[in-house]
Amino acid sequence: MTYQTLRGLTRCARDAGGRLLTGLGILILLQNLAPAGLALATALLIGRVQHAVPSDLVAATTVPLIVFALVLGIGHAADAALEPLVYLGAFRIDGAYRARITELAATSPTVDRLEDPESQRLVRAARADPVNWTERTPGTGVMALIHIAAVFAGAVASCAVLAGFAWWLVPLIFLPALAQWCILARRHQSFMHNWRASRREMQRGNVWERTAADPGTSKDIRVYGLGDWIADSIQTHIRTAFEPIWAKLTAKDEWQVFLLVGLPFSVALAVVGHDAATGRTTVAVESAVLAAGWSIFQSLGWTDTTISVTSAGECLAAYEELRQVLEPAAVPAAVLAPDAAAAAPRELPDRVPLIAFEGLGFRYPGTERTVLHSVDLEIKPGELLALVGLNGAGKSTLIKLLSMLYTPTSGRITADGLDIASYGHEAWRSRISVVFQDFVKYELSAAQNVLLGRGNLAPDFEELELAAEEAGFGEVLSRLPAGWDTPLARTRTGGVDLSGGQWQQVVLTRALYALRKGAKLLVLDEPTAHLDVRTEFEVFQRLAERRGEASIVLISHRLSTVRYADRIVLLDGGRITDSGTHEELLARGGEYARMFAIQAERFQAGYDDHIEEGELL
Ligand SMILES: Nc1ncnc2c1ncn2[C@@H]1O[C@H](COP(=O)(O)OP(=O)(O)OP(=O)(O)O)[C@@H](O)[C@H]1O
Repeated sequence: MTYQTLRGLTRCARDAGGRLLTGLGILILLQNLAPAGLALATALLIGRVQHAVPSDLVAATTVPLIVFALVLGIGHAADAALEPLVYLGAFRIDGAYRARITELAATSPTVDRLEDPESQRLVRAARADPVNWTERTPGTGVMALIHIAAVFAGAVASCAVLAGFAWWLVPLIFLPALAQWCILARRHQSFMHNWRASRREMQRGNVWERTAADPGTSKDIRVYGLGDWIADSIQTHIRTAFEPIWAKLTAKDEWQVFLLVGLPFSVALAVVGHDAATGRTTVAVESAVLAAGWSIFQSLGWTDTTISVTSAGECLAAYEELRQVLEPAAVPAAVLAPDAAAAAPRELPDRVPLIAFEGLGFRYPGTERTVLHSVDLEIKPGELLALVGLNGAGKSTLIKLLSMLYTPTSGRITADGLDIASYGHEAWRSRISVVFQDFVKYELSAAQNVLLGRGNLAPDFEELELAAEEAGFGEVLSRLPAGWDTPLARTRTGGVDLSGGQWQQVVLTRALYALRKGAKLLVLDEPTAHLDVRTEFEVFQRLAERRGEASIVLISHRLSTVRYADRIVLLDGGRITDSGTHEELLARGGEYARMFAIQAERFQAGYDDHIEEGELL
């Protein structure tokens, strides 16, 4: 239990709320003071029984009995009230903690750090989502910490009872009990460590267990006679996993603890028993001393609270590391915008900007390969620019850099002459609308899926309808059972599953809605790959009508669709190898002309969706 863990858990504890924490503290304290109280109540009762004359027994024992019942009742009542409060406290703390993790992961300005394997490991370690018994959440850790504090307070109260008889009983009982607690805590830590080290073997065994019981694999297992081999594999993995754990469990350890508890308690028993037998003390005092002594051993005995504190501490340590990696403040301004360091964010003019890639070079973090090589390109205000190229040419990477999801390795992207980083991530992104190739299908209603395109603004249902019409989504919409309110996931009540093409129409609507609500740059990465050729063509035509209000960057593999772009840029191996209008590129007879000829041949041979040739080619 380190200082960092204690500090982290104390901070988390605030999320439970002051009143709940106070209530919890009082109840756990009462629960742990009950043994000392019972020891005293027992002594009082025995004392009265010993000295009372038989005819007076009831009157003499009434008060001690009431005291005894009260202490017992308070202990039980505290027990009963604690369970829901502990649950509530842990729930509040974990809820607030998970919200912090989500915010951290979702708001880090760029994605490169989040994609890093080390960050992903930290996210897994910090997310407070236990997958086995060794993992605990901060909420459980805080509750365990309160419990430990109360246990020691209870032990101190019992020590006071012991000291009432003889001061030397306190070190005689308390110190071995404390040693026992430390030994057990250390043993738990090492057990937890061994368990975690064996986890990979256990997981392998689990994979085979699932394979054996899976109807999907049952045919193979029977046809190839794999049953015995799978059973042997499971046994081997489980044995390999558990042998190091069993090897550490020795009888010697148990004897150590037994002697640590048994010897001092026997000495105390002998001394107090002898004094009671020789009349130097009473049986009442003897029973109080023994009950208090035993309660100390019991309360400092087996408990997994130390595991909870340590494991929650690991979780918080991972969160702290993650925070230092992902928090915006952790990313030096000079890295985000070399020429904008130390400058306040600039005001972004409300017009369609001239965007320029200036000697833009990029290598994904943690990789050696350069994906973009000194790319120079301008996107004029209101231009419809098409980016084409083979798979892996770097088209999507260019878009990710334009969206400020990564920081260029060299060069920069400017808007009206200024590095886009100098406007700040939020301001820049509020002016662009991007449809990524691997867009997200949110399990929300159709309307919410579109309105997310400008989630920071109040919903504008008029523009929503117009955007849907423009994206060709109107027909699909009219067939949705609850129209705009239909959830786009069958898992939700009344929800539906859309086809790949229909989903593309949803995200296109989202992008066009953003455009209507003030975006000045529309970026579409393969937005129509799942649409049939005719629908794609129609969407493209409508987009083309919008040029002027915003600049549009379109990535598509279908060259017949992009031929009407103002300019087509060919990217090959991270370099711009050609650019011009469709006619210019065809006239040059280069790579573009060759690609176009191949696609035209496919149309003519009828391999692709059928459409009147003259319309597209
Ligand atoms: N997150 C990533 N980490 C490392 N390398 C990546 C990552 N994303 C893409 N790459 C690599 O960068 C190169 C360019 O990829 P990119 O997605 O930009 O190509 P593209 O032209 O859009 O291809 P496609 O037409 O298939 O979509 C590829 O070699 C790819 O493997």
